[in-house]
Amino acid sequence: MNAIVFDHVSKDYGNVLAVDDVSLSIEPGKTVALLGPNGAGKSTSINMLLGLLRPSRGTVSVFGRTPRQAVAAGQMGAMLQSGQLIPELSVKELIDLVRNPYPEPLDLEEILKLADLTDLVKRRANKLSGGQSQRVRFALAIAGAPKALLLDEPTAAMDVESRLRFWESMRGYAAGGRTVLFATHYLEEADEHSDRVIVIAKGRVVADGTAARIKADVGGQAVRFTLGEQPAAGLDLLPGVTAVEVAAGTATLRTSDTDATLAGLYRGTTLDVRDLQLSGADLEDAFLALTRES
Ligand SMILES: Nc1ncnc2c1ncn2[C@@H]1O[C@H](COP(=O)(O)OP(=O)(O)OP(=O)(O)O)[C@@H](O)[C@H]1O
Repeated sequence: MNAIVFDHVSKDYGNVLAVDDVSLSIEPGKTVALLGPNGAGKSTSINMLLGLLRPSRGTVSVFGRTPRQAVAAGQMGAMLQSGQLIPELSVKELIDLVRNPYPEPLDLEEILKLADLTDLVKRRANKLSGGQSQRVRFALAIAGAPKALLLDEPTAAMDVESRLRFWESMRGYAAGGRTVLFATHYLEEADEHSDRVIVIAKGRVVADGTAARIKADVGGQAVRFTLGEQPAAGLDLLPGVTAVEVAAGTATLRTSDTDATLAGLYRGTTLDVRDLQLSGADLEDAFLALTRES
């Protein structure tokens, strides 16, 4: 059985279509990045998965149940963008408060170890740094030993060191065969920390696969040269070319077949091609191409 299923799910807020007919399924044990620019529909999707929002159309299920049933059964934990810690409580008190109602919570020691909080058990929440607070929020999300963990931009506002520690914690938790879905607009995070990347833009899935696959499919290679005042018309018709951008007198051709594109450029046009550069597209290129096209 799949851990998470979206079946033709849409969500509108008045006349804003935040999620537009999304269908996808996620197998248990996978770590999946939900990657998209601001306003893509990531938080809305996560909130529907938690049963905090109802889809306008379609159905969301978690381990074959409704999200609310899955949450009630302790199968899901979440770290959302908002949510204050109770300032007067210590780290241990906070974790106990969340952990105790669960029938089979994680051991306190294990939570502290996974969230890298062992040295901070007695520290009050109002004395924690931003990165430490995020680690406590992570500890609270895993306290009930959920089979699926949802993280909405978990490393927002963390410095580089905190991010590294955070992702180590996440991997530690995922290693137990758990399913993790995290929303991010950091491409490197999606690339480095997930088995699968689902790119969404304007509420629709625009790519779905491993980061390597997405780079290969969308990015291809880029051929760049100085075009100057010469006309760009027809560049998009060259063999292999998937997209053309012209900015400040420089033409960038995205291509799935560099050899064919170069042959076409030199033999099939009369352009004076200068400063030619070839580059492999990176995930950033792929992401920009995908989200722009949508
Ligand atoms: N309560 C709401 N009322 C009206 N529109 C909303 C509401 N919540 C979200 N939206 C809109 O729905 C769209 C999707 O928003 P959502 O927060 O899901 O995106 P996101 O991908 O999580 O963005 P970000 O990366 O900025 O957090 C946006 O256009 C947003 O303005």
